Amino acid sequence: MSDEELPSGWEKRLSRSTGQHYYLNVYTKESQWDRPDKPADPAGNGKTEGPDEVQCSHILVKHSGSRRPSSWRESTITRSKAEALELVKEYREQIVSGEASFGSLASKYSDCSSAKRNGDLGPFGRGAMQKPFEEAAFALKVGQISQPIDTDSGVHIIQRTA
Ligand SMILES: O=C(CCc1ccccc1)N[C@H](Cc1nc2ccccc2[nH]1)C(=O)O
Repeated sequence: MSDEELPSGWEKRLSRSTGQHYYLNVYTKESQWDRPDKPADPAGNGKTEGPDEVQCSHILVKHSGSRRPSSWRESTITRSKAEALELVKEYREQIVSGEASFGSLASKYSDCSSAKRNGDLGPFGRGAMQKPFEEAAFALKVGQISQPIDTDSGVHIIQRTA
């Protein structure tokens, strides 16, 4: 079945930040990455737990295998994935111990343009970010900091702020 024949109640959307397509249930406004194979449930039976949106800040350390191994900090990023993980763990330790704030380390060391906003990504719903990032972000309570998360962009730690 081609995408033009999507089951009723679904719309195909394009995620601005990942460039990937996702699917929106037009009744419940819930989104999913996988192409639906049955009509959307209009009942919105509340099966999905948690908030519709979260707000997060993150620190991203890119590596040579990142989708775009370049950032405002370094035009060509050559560190290994293992080195990126070590850096992210060190930043997390400094934040959890109170030695440094999340925003100050994000502004200095994050390889994402959000570094200019102390790592703040603003509010986002499901379907906006790469799946591993989304799952980690929506599993956090407000104030919590994730363990290191791998995406195609690099290695992140995430703090949910709202
Ligand atoms: O995609 C962006 C911009 C993200 C952003 C959203 C909202 C406000 C400010 C920035 N930057 C990428 C790095 C990157 N990859 C990510 C994957 C998930 C979340 C944030 C990410 N940041 C890059 O710079 O390569």
